[in-house]
Amino acid sequence: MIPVIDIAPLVNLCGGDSNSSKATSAELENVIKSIADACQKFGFFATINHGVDAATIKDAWTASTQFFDMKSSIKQSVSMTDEYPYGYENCESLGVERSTSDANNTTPDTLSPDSKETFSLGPLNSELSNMPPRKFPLNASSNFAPATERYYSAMEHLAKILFKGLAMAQKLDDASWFLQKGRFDDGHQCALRMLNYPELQYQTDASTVQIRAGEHTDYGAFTILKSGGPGLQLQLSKDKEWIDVPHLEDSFIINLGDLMQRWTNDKWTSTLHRVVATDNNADDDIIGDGGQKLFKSARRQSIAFFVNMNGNAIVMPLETCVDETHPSKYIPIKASEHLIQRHNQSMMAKHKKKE
Ligand SMILES: O=C(O)CCC(=O)C(=O)O
Ligand SMILES: [Fe+2]
Repeated sequence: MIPVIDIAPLVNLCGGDSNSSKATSAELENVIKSIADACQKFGFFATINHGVDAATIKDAWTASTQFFDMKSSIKQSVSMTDEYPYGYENCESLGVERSTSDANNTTPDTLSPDSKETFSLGPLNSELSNMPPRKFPLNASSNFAPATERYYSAMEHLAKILFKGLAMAQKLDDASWFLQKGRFDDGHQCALRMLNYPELQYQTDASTVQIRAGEHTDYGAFTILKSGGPGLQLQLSKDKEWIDVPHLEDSFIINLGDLMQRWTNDKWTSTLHRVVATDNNADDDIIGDGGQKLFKSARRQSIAFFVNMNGNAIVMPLETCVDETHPSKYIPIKASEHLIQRHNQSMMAKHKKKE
């Protein structure tokens, strides 16, 4: 079970809520130690008392629900393309991640549409980050752009706080180490992604699970995830078992990405994760002719914030993670180059799966 960390002392240190009392150094030390342990053991932790305003979360959540409920023509008015790597994407129409984890799966495809749709938003300062300017669908509700932009800013702020905690957990001399070396304030390439997994009916036996998002690792430094329900699972390579990530109201799940694994010379890992369908109400399951059950899984939403650095930042293994017994495993790489490499690798893996 991943740890749930109350990060209030870290938030206060970074100038958070002025009404709250200053954390003692012992409290802060405990938080940092918990973060270090979680990063080493799981690459995942949940945060509570993160300082993000509840209304900011609720407004973005509602805006996301309303957006995904709109007609396709509105959703598709700003679509993800090679030139614009944000906007709307209907993953089902791409025909990817349409599978169960069991290679011998006999579930008819028509009963198991492994579908998901997303809307992504890039950084506000497109020139500094060298990314295309933000676009919003013209006919979305009037609160969609402001609510999404406010949520993005809140995540940017939380990312900076977490980076300081991660630097302290790595025992780096300067708490701003990742922010400075990663040139975060010079134009980071963080991406917000709203996700919608429509209600699902599926037929399966006890040995197979219905996948809603295929197993993957995230590419960047780390991800701040607001999840709307159970279904997220992680796999620690050593035992190969899938472990449920608990769903807690008022928390954000933090998971490390591939860039952080590279930065820490594999001391911290970017953990494999996936989303599976959960049976929400066993009472309405229908038993089919062959004795198989027809399950129903409710709609699920989530909002992921992928924390990426400035594209020109050079990432090489930290001095604290390299010594005689742990020689450096990676050559220095530009953060943008790393993202391109990871994107291409995952595209190739998807093509192979389809063949
Ligand atoms: O929807 C979720 O809870 C997780 C999504 C995820 O892992 C991703 O988009 O990278
Ligand atoms: Fe992910």
